[in-house]
Amino acid sequence: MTDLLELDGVSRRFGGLLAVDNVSFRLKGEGITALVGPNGAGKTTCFNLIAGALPPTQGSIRFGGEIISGFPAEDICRLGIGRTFQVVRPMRDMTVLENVMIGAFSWTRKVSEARDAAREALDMVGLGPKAEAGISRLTLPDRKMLETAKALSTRPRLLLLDEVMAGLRPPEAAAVVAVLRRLAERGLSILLVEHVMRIVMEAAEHVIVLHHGAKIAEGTPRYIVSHPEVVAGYLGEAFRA
Ligand SMILES: Nc1ncnc2c1ncn2[C@@H]1O[C@H](COP(=O)(O)OP(=O)(O)OP(=O)(O)O)[C@@H](O)[C@H]1O
Repeated sequence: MTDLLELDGVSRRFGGLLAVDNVSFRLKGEGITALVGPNGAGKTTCFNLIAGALPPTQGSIRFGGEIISGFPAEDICRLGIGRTFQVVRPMRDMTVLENVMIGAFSWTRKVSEARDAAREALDMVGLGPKAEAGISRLTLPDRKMLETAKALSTRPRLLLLDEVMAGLRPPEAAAVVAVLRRLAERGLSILLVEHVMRIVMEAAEHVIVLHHGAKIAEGTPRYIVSHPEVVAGYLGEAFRA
């Protein structure tokens, strides 16, 4: 079967800095994969390359077997890759529902369709009861789920989540993990950037480790933590925090 996502020798240079260095990996059609590594390892840049915010300097990215590297971000979104951003920036003068409708306008011009899709996305992340609320009434976990709902309303087959659990307390993070597991069970493939190994162990079936832009290890969470040289030598405290 064709892999959903395939990176083949992907690099991205910023001047003299090789932020992503010859990275190759594949994602299947469903399940949760974690992309981990210390600050500056190239995780967000990898997301930007997959989502089309940046073109790779070298290498190819395929989605559903078709080359997408170099495509504009809107086209990649329309093909089925949704993403969240590390910095949460909702439109403050719009309701929760209206914020999520923005994502749906990537595939429809009909307000009624966008509204239905936004409601569905909000229900999936447990924010349905707050659909009509203003943004200022949302807690931090709510805001994280709002970003996830915005990405879901674009109707992705692959969802890229950049640190959606950062800053959350353990029970709040556990609730987010439960939401993500439900989404994966519905057939979504999720690639998430996450720093806390405890969350990675709970959430992901597969882990990809980046260090200085390069992939240094890949496997089940159990495999990754059972290799102390990976955890201690490359990831250090940032990974264990
Ligand atoms: N637009 C850019 N221009 C120049 N350098 C950049 C740019 N974006 C990222 N970098 C650099 O590329 C490297 C990788 O950054 P990136 O944000 O991808 O790492 P990260 O693993 O997501 O880190 P963090 O965990 O801190 O978010 C860093 O050294 C960063 O300073």
